[in-house]
Amino acid sequence: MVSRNRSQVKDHLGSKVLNHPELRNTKATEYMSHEEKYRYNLSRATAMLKLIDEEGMDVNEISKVMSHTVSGFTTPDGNPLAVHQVMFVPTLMNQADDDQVSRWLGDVFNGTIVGTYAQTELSHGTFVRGLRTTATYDPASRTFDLHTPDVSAAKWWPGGLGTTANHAVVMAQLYTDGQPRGIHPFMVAIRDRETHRPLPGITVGEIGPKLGQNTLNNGYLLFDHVKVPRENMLMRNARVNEDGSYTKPSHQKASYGTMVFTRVAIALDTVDALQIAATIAARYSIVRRQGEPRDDGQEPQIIDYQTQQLKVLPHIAACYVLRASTARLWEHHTHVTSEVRGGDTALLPELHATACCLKALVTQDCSEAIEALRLSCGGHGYMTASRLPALYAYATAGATYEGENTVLLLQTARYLVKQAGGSHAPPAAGSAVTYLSRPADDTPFAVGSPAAYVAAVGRVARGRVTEVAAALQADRQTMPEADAWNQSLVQLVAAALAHGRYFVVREFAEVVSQQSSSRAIQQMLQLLFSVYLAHAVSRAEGDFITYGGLTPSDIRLNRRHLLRLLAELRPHMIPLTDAFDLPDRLINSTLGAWDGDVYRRMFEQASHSPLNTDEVPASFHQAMLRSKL
Ligand SMILES: CCCCCCCC/C=C\CCC/C=C/C(=O)SCCNC(=O)CCNC(=O)[C@H](O)C(C)(C)COP(=O)(O)OP(=O)(O)OC[C@H]1O[C@@H](n2cnc3c(N)ncnc32)[C@H](O)[C@@H]1OP(=O)(O)O
Ligand SMILES: Cc1cc2nc3c(=O)[nH]c(=O)nc-3n(C[C@H](O)[C@H](O)[C@H](O)COP(=O)(O)OP(=O)(O)OC[C@H]3O[C@@H](n4cnc5c(N)ncnc54)[C@H](O)[C@@H]3O)c2cc1C
Repeated sequence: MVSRNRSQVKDHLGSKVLNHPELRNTKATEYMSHEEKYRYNLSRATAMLKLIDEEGMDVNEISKVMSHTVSGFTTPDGNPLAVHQVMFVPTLMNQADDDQVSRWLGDVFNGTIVGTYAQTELSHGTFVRGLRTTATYDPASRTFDLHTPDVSAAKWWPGGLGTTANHAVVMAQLYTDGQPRGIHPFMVAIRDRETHRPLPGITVGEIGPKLGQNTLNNGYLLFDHVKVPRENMLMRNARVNEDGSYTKPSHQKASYGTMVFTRVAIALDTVDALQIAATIAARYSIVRRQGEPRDDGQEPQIIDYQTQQLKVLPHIAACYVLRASTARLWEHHTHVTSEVRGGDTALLPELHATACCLKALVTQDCSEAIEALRLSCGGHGYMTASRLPALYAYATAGATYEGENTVLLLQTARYLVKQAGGSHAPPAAGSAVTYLSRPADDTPFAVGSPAAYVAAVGRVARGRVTEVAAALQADRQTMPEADAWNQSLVQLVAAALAHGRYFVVREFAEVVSQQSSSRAIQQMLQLLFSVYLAHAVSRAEGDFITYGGLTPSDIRLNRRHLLRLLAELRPHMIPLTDAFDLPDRLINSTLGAWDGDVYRRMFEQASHSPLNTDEVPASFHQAMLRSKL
């Protein structure tokens, strides 16, 4: 396939998927059993994998087209092959050495090997160094002994592990030469390739129902002294030689690379879910009329209530702003990864800090926004058929997996306070933290000036970071490091979020300034940016007074300004969401179809309820009449 940009790839694959003989016909899955849902989603995930293979896409393109826009259609209840595609394959590509890649990748691509990424254990997810699965090297047999010391060390959560995968990249504590060497990745066969039965020494199964994404097929896995050949430790970074001697990786956290990639992918992808939710809420808010009739005799469209505009419109602006910054992060990740492969790890610390912060900011903002959009649809937004509950379940999972958000923000904060205190290597050219070592931008605040807002967002970030860095430094003089750190946790998280917000708005300011194709588009981007900025100030007024240089009068002016901007944006709401270019079948919502025929669709979906099949369901006689007796 020729190289295409993200949106072209999405469109291309989107139409292929919608017309694919095995994918085009969908079934409602709400009334299926857990097992039926899994079978339905798995067979569609497999068809999708074949399609990707036929298209000859490389790993980068595959992950781009794994977007929620497409995968929400192919696998509405969660893709049991997602972790195979998004984590297992990239881990092999980036952490296996060339020999290992050539040994395994053929079987991965012909579908013989289906894998997962098995890191989290029942008792440890966040604190990766605390994982307790061991891999002990024996030079005599040239094998590793993989072992789960007790049930609390069982792997728990990996996607596709339940009943789908036959291999896993297992993150385990390496022991060699009698020394602990930290967490390393191992390629482990867990099921027979032919029979799919668990291999000797392996206990594996599915963990049970969740808030959503129930066919991600999350599983558990225990090892009882399972022997794995030496060649199965992924050896691009660290190595264990035949005699058991150990070669360190070029970067201490090189084996965490898959997590960085997946955080970047999740940040990018959660915006897709927000776009779908925003489109549904926008369309419904036009169709829905309720309230005292106006002069024209019609009840008002709910979008004309100021409160409704506040519930819906800022999130449309957020779609545009967050899409730009996450796409930029994606490009930056590609660049840094190629540098790291070439042996230069200088940019890794900041990439890690930025990926942590954006993954957390985007998943938090998007899940809050999707919940607000669901509420904006009143009772009907609570129905599964609106799709809003599933979109929320998807976005909020992103706040936990691939690093719980608070924990990730603390990683960013750690980097920021080091930068503010000068105890880290100075930032490279183009770094996102140079503002910390420069005087604050003193552009005076003025309602209506995006540049003045961006400067204020920067002052908040700078103020938050420098203040908490100083508090931490002072506490360090009087108490142990861990206590000093704990004393500042809440402020550290706030500082990292403020930094993330500054990153996001600077990226979008650049997008707006570089847009030159049309004056109308430039004006629309400016309006969206103004809405985003005014809304950001209204969400954190205290911060903007404390650190941003705004006065209480500026705050009052901003509140009025935001409402005026919303009224200005309102007529453009539908074109702005139509521009996401989401076909009805990909949106899959009774409330969000393009023609606005909401009420007919709601009745139509109710007709699928099995309780409506008979006028009087058998359960009435079985449960209710009997209980009367
Ligand atoms: C567009 C494509 C569509 C994609 C669709 C996506 C959706 C797919 C659907 C489902 C998939 C879901 C799959 C979910 C998978 C998972 O959840 S896998 C498990 C993920 N687990 C975690 O993320 C655990 C979080 N914890 C950690 O990462 C770490 O424990 C830690 C919090 C970072 C701490 O690590 P550790 O204790 O080892 O760290 P310290 O020894 O304290 O050292 C800290 C120093 O190390 C630096 N560091 C840490 N991590 C990295 C890194 N990754 N890269 C570079 N550097 C790193 C850190 O900055 C410190 O440096 P310093 O000492 O100089 O300050
Ligand atoms: C849907 C889903 C899919 C998943 N898929 C996979 C997968 O494919 N592979 C895999 O290996 N794992 C997977 N996971 C596991 C996931 O990565 C972990 O659940 C996640 O990293 C959070 O870790 P935890 O569960 O240990 O949370 P905990 O760390 O126990 O979090 C609980 C609370 O403790 C707080 N906390 C913990 N440590 C600190 C700290 N140092 N400072 C301050 N607060 C702290 C957190 O902020 C949080 O409020 C998945 C999880 C989910 C929900």
